[in-house]
Amino acid sequence: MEIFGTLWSQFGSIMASIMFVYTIYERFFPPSLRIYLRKHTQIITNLFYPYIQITFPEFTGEKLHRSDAYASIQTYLSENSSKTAKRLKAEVVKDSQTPLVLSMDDNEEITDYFNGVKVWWYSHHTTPRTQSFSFYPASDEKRFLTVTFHRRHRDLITGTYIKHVLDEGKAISTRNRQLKLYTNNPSENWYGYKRSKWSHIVFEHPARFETLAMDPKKKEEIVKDLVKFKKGKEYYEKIGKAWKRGYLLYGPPGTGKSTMIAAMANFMNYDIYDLELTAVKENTELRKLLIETSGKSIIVIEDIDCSLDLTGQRKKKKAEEKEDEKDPVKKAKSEEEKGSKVTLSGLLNFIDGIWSACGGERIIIFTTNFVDKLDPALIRRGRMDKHIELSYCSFEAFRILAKNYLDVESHGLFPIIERKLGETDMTPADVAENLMPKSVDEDLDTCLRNLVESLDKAKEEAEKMKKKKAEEDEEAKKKAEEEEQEAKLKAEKEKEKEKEKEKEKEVNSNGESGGGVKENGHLH
Ligand SMILES: Nc1ncnc2c1ncn2[C@@H]1O[C@H](COP(=O)(O)OP(=O)(O)OP(=O)(O)O)[C@@H](O)[C@H]1O
Ligand SMILES: [Mg+2]
Repeated sequence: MEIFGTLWSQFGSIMASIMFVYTIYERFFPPSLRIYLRKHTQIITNLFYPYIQITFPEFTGEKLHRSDAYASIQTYLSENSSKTAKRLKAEVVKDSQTPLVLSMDDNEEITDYFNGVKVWWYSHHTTPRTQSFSFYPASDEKRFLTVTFHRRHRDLITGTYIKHVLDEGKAISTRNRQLKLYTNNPSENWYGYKRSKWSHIVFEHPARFETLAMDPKKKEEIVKDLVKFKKGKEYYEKIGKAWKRGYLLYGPPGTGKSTMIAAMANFMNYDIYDLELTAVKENTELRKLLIETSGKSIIVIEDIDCSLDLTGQRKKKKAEEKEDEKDPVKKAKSEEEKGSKVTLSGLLNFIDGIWSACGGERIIIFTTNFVDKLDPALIRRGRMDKHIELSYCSFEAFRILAKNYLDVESHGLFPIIERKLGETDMTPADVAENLMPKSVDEDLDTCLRNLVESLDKAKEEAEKMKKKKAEEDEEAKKKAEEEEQEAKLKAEKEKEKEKEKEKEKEVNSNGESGGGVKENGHLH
């Protein structure tokens, strides 16, 4: 006990001396002298300090872009740190293969070994000096990961180890990757505590290319195109093109456009950024959103024809605007539309401007029900590299749906269904709905018969509609002819009237001149 007491009092006096020296140093040495001293003591320390440090910041380029290297190292360390670090940060990830993800906490150090060489990783952050007190983390807090190693291993660490860490980190995140579905936040929420341009949820959609009902040849072509894109890093570099590809998916509602996007994301193992253009106020916001998307992602703009003033839809006539004023829902909608000033050129820049090349490995998809309404500039090849039409259900597509829904590859009713599908337009969504058993009693035969009935009904409906349309057209034609006839008669009558007026004028003027003579005659 006595020894402890002595040690404690010695420790106390050492600390007091350090404090004393420090106070003298701070108070009596001018800043310029302090900088000079620090510089020279650092040189001396460096002479004897045999370690090298490399620091990786979380954000690069003035906080524009989250560093991929930082993310990869963090993933790599997360795998190792849970075994060695004493303080860990835990994140519960729902429905993941590893629901509890552990990573090293701030100001924590862990060691790692590579080819028998020891390195130390340290995670730290800097907080800006602010006067104000806040419960929330400062928005410009900067995080770093630093690796320290002996200078004799410099070549090994900088040449091989760092690359190993980055590759391994990438591989781990690909293995554990949970696809995410992002949507853009309104710009009012971009700053402050919840500063984030995108919100996300875990993307879990069961759609796969195998279950997608469409022409098998077309499907194979799309899959090949995607594979070529995925493996195309060197190719794109060689031809000097940004590593991205645009797809335009078009077709009637319920033909599988959104389903195909989900299948693509699952196939490519890419995140989806579902961009809601009406929530984007202007072109600069669009650019900021683009910068915050990561590589290996699909950026989707659904129903592009309704999202923007690209088809002239936004240019509402005055009368229409007045009409909107009365309806509060319409009024709010039109106010919202007025709020967004994203232009066609802004969108074109978004797709293939200089900024779009940052990051790489991105797919951009537009969907529309009305391809003819779109501005040709927007969908020209090179911008939307591949135009994919999703159409009404063919027999081949039906076979896939039958396999998915009923696990059947052939049946006596198939030839009838084939014939009827050839005669009637029915979307895969409607076919699928018919194939789904409505109750536990419905067996395969009933489901297929339901479809046959629906096809018959759809055909009847289509014929009725056709007849109705023909009648309407006929009526419209008749009306137009009658109107034309009426207009002609009116024009002729007007002409007659004009002629009569002319005549009257002539008679009057003749009468007037005759009267003058008479008058003159009478006068003379
Ligand atoms: N080609 C298809 N293959 C498999 N299922 C399909 C297909 N097309 C539609 N479906 C089914 O119909 C539903 C609706 O399809 P989806 O949402 O993909 O249509 P869409 O073309 O995006 O329609 P919209 O133009 O209205 O957005 C899906 O949930 C899916 O079950
Ligand atoms: Mg859709």
